[in-house]
Amino acid sequence: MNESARTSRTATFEGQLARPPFFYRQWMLAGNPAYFFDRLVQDYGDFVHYRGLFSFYLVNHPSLVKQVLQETNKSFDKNSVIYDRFRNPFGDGLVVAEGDRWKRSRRLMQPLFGQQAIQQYFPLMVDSAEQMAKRWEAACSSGQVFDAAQEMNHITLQIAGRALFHDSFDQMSAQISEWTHVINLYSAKPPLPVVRSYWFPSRINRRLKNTLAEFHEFLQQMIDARRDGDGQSDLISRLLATRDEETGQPMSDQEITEEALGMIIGGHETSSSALAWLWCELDQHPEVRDRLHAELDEVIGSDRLSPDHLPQLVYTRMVLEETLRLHPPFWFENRNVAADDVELGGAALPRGSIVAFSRYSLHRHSGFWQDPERFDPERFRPDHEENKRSTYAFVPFGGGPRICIGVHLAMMELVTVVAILAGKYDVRLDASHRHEMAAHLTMTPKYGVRVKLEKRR
Ligand code: HEM
Repeated sequence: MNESARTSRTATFEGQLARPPFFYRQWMLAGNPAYFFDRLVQDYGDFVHYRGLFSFYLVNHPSLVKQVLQETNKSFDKNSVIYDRFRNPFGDGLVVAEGDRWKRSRRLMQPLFGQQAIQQYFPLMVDSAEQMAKRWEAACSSGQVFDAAQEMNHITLQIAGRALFHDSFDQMSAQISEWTHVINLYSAKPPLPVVRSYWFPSRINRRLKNTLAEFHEFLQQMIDARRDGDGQSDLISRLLATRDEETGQPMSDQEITEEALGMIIGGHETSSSALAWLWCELDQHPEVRDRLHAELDEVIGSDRLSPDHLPQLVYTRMVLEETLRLHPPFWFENRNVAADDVELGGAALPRGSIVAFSRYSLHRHSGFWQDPERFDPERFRPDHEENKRSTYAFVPFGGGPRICIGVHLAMMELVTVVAILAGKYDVRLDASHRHEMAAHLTMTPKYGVRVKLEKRR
């Protein structure tokens, strides 16, 4: 590692705010926005004031990202035009909530996502992954080519759905899958003026309104059934049972509905995209794949995956972290400047402006990652030099007070699914696979992940 890269790791931002010409490469935004933001930081550095159809301050230095994330709820908030759009499907749920509502929801929900509390979801994760492994047997023996991205979407929706709605998910899975699809479609569209306003009678607005009416009705039925003591134990029943330690109040039905919607959307597309990329990377890096397989064989062998295995799957976790570095599912972040003249990187940002960063670019910053384009899980070995870098150089789950509430749940899910599927199968890209990335709400392989299977054990 060269000395300048080492120094810049711990450094605070010392550059200056750059101002590209108005509308600089605006056209790129209509193509792949992650490449557009990457181009901006390549051309103008780690702090850019972009002025075009949308104007924003782009930050790409860990110390600036750290300040924005840590000062969220103070100097920065989520009252941006981009987050406003998410308020249509998610109401005032945790993902978009502000002020007292956010504080209360986070306080009430945090205990449900602690390391201990999430253990109860492990059996359903194992069950879903084993079901998938069994289903894959036919494709394996016939040599059938299929889309692993679609399969990952299926399994992560099933896991989130079963965690939230227990058995009721299985009866309603096709419907829930359609509802989540529409909400994702809506959320992925950029917030253009007028045509994207919620009152505008566009097709997607109508579809979203119908979907939300049906989804809310389903959620109300779930809440009523759990309240009537139907004996099902799931996230809905746990949300119903929570009491605010400050006021003793339970959550209202509307709060539970909004949180359930946020969790099913926030919790499945993200994990599904990480898993889809993982299969691509494993195919491209046989030495990593072999080591992963060796670890799974050594730690689990022919046993059934148990919670005791998880902490031993160190390399599996490193491979997942490296996947989340190069392919961060929620690749884009933004905040509204919530106070007058907030100081950031030596500039005074006016109230109401937008600060954004792209995890795609941050996670590939050459000052913080050596040979950043290379897929190398070794970076995440606990004693590795790169682990001394700023932790805000790697933020797939965010940071500060609004860090992802599902981070432990998500990591347990990812490790479990990989351990079971890669334990049984060698998942190989088919020649028809096309390597391209799409960056909408999440970052996904544009044409899916076309794979064939070989049996391992
Ligand atoms: C690989 C999987 C996941 C990734 C990459 C991911 C990523 C993120 C990120 C980056 C944020 C922070 C956004 C910000 O700074 O504003 C976030 C917040 C959140 N995530 Fe996740 N997430 C994942 C899985 C999950 C799961 C499984 C759940 C389900 C419980 C979940 C629920 C949430 C919620 C409710 C928030 C809002 C937290 C708050 O504002 O207080 N996520 N997630």
